[in-house]
Amino acid sequence: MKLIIGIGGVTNGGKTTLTNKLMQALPNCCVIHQDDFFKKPDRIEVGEDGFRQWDVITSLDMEAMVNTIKGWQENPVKFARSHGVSVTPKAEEQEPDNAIHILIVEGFLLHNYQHILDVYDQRYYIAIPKEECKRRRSTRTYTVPDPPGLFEGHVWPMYLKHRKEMENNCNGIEYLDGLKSKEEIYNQVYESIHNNLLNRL
Ligand SMILES: Nc1ncnc2c1ncn2[C@@H]1O[C@H](COP(=O)(O)OP(=O)(O)O)[C@@H](O)[C@H]1O
Ligand SMILES: O=C(O)c1ccc[n+]([C@@H]2O[C@H](COP(=O)([O-])O)[C@@H](O)[C@H]2O)c1
Repeated sequence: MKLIIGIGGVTNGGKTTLTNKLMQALPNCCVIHQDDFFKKPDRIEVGEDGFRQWDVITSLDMEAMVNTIKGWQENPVKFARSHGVSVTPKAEEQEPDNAIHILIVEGFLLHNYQHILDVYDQRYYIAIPKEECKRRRSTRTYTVPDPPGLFEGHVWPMYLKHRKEMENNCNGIEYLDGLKSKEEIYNQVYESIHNNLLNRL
């Protein structure tokens, strides 16, 4: 059985933290990070506001991300091996449909890409308020560091726009309060994945 879990959410909401904890607990679990598909800085458009437009779907090579998901769907054991993920001996021996294989896809614009909304068996979205988001982001350094004013001028307005779009276009999302402790969020999601797996077995 193959299960694909989509963890979307605001920048610095806690997607990676949650994903890492789930990966340690779930069997045969691979991950795809949307951040790994950012285009090179010289291919990111500069807006009228003077900022490089990082926080839009066109800044990402979504075709490559979809192909990576397809690679996992075609052969999760091979995908796991080539990504350094250990697979249980039982899953190695059996056909992929007779063992549990899980893929977590995480990213800030996951539920805004219409072409693959159906690919996810379960969808989550983590949100935190603006001030906490700004505080957490100020402690973080990306491969391309934020220029002054990017958060107020680009990141947060784009978040509000995309969130509205997502709420209008995407159903079946379980919303997570990113202000809860890391442990509480993890427990909530682990339990919900566990229940989903039980229902499918
Ligand atoms: N539930 C939480 N409570 C407090 N801080 C958190 C929580 N989850 C994550 N963080 C912190 O917030 C920052 C961003 O977390 P991260 O998981 O990298 O976010 P994202 O992947 O959504 O950008 C990190 O410093 C992380 O330790
Ligand atoms: O990872 C990169 O190369 C990168 C380069 C420039 C910007 N980013 C920022 O990465 C943010 C999304 O990632 P995350 O982990 O904060 O959800 C988004 O808000 C972008 O502004 C990321």
